[in-house]
Amino acid sequence: MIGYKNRIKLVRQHDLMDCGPASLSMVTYFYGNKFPLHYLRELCQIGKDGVSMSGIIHAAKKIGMETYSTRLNLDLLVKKFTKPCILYWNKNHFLVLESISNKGGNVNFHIADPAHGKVVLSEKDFKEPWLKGGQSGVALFLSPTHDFFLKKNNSNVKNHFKTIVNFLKPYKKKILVLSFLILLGSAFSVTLPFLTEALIDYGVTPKNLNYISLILLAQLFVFIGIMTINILRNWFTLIIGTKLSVDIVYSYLDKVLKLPLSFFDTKNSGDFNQRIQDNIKVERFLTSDSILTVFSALLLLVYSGILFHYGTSLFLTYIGLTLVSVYWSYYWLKKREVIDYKIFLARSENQEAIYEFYNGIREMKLNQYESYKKNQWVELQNNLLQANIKSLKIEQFQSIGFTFFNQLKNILVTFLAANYVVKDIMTLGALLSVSYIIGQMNSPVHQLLSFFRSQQDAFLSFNRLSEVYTQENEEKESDKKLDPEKTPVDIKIQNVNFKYNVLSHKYILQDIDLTIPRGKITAIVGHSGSGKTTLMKLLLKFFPPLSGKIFYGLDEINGLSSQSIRENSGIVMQDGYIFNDTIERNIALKDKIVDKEKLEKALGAVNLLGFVNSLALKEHTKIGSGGNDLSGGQKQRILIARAIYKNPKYIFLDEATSALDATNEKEVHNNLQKLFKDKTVVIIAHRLSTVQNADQIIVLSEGKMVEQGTHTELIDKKEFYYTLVKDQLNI
Ligand SMILES: Nc1ncnc2c1ncn2[C@@H]1O[C@H](COP(=O)(O)OP(=O)(O)OP(=O)(O)O)[C@@H](O)[C@H]1O
Repeated sequence: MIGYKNRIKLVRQHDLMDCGPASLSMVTYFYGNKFPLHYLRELCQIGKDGVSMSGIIHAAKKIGMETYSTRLNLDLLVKKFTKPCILYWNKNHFLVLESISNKGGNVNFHIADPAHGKVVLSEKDFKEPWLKGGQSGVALFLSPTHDFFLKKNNSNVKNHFKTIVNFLKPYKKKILVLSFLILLGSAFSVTLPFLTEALIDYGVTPKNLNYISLILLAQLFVFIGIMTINILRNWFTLIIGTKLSVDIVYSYLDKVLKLPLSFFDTKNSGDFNQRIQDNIKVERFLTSDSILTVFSALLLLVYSGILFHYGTSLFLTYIGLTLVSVYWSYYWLKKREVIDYKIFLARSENQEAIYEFYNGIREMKLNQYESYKKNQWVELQNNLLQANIKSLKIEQFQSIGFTFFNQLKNILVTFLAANYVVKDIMTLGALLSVSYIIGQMNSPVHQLLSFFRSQQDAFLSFNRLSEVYTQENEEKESDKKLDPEKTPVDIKIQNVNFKYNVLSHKYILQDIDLTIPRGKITAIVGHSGSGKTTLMKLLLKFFPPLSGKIFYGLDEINGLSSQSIRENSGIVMQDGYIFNDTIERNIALKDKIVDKEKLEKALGAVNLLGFVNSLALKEHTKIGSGGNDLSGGQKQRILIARAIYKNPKYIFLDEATSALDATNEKEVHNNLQKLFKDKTVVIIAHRLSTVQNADQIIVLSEGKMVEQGTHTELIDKKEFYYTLVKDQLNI
């Protein structure tokens, strides 16, 4: 059996959704069988809103842990606490309570927060986010069973550092030149203290003007040399950095575009943005940060060597006091972590408040909610100010101490060197050389310090990226393409069951069994939330069914290329997107040269030709990102025109004409009926006018197929369909 580690190793969350699996990962480490984040996040069933407590419990059970989740008050938590547990924090986050300490009656809570690191909070600071104004908070206690220790995490995530370093390969030569320049630059810099020494000892002291001129000329050349090298070095760093950044982000975008659509169901745009930033951080780490650090480390080494050459005591004093100042900084930085954490919480509340101002401004004004919200915001600012003041105090302590030790170091080293001069052990030139060196050593020390701090960030970024790179592509090489000769074919759905979250008790689709005949129109109707869109998404291979099968002809959808299904389909989803481009580009999309005849036909079919021709730039008019310059109905018609222009074999329309007025909808549908000829069409709609001409109508209710037939058959039956549309029948 593996022994307990008896401490929590911090596992940082990779994005906003990861706090649950990261917390669980920390607890597994404590018990000595570490399950990494990417493995646990899959078991946790993360949705777009992050992970739920039941998701963490599910994952914990899967890896052989016993769980006990409960609501309890603070006293009980302190009494019950023996081993790390997971807390529900701020009603939107999970973290680990590592230990509780009691010093002279002051209870302190040691938490490991996957978003911010380890912090120690006083009872007051702990209570607020955990209890959130209530009497009790939620805690999940976990303990390992025998199975836990036998389980191996079968995560296939490799360390992708190598992959990223591979990006450097094409720039090998440039990097070599850069390294040479760095070396040369260091060599030039090293000559300066010696030149200073020579200037004083062999020029100024013996009053030798020729020698002084010669040394100063040499210094001038060295400066010019250093300047030239710096210019070249910056050029090379910029070129390598920019090219590398393009390569890395391009490869990332390429990978993202290959991922299954279900991947994006658990990610929001913030995460995507974060990962682009991550790419840039990794690139910076690989280029400018590392290059500057190599340069600094080299200089530091050489300067330390020279200092050692001038006197061991000088060297030891310098190193000793540098270590003291670094330790001082580190101590205060640790102290600042708690305050930084509070600032972070206050800032995120502040951000939420601003966000709500922006989004809810209409409702606020309509319901006279302004002054309440304004006061709430002022209170938040006060909290932020208090935290900022505390942070500033600590920062000042840190910087005063650091500067003090630094100056003390300079004074002491100069004193020792001056002492050597007085005792004739050292020349005056050497003294000046020493003060030059200690002046020059400050910035490399800073660079090294900041490098070690940024390195942690870069590795976190890097792990986040690895997670994307290790995801399987949506398209497999073995996937079969739909045969254009035999397309369209019947689509058969056999006993399909589906739920988005396997932990949920409720099925979104249950025992669906039906055939969508080729060349015919199938309408899917049902109350809102009955699973219509989900069924369409399954047909388009957004998600695999949980059980049951879907066939295109004789081919099961699992073995079919999703790309080829979508290539052969004209699809209008409820949340179809309009690109920030011209009308024609939004309709023709991937066609480089727009087929004007097809474009006109598509615009005509959706009743937009008149509108487009009335615009000054006609089809070349830009329609703004998200179609902001269009009405809801116009946007929908552009999306339908896009599907028509494609002239596909299959057409899938999900509430595609819901925003159109009755007249327009009727006309568009009449036009579509002609275009639907010989195509396999699936339409989801609420309006009777849209579905009554369908060859078959499928009625869904709470995920089950409850009726199937034509409009007349179903009306005659007077059951589900009839109830659904009777208000529109005027009977
Ligand atoms: N990405 C998702 N993750 C989790 N649950 C989802 C997701 N998308 C939809 N659901 C849930 O699945 C159920 C069916 O949704 P679906 O969109 O398929 O219904 P619908 O019949 O198309 O509704 P509407 O007519 O309102 O568009 C709903 O309860 C919804 O909350």
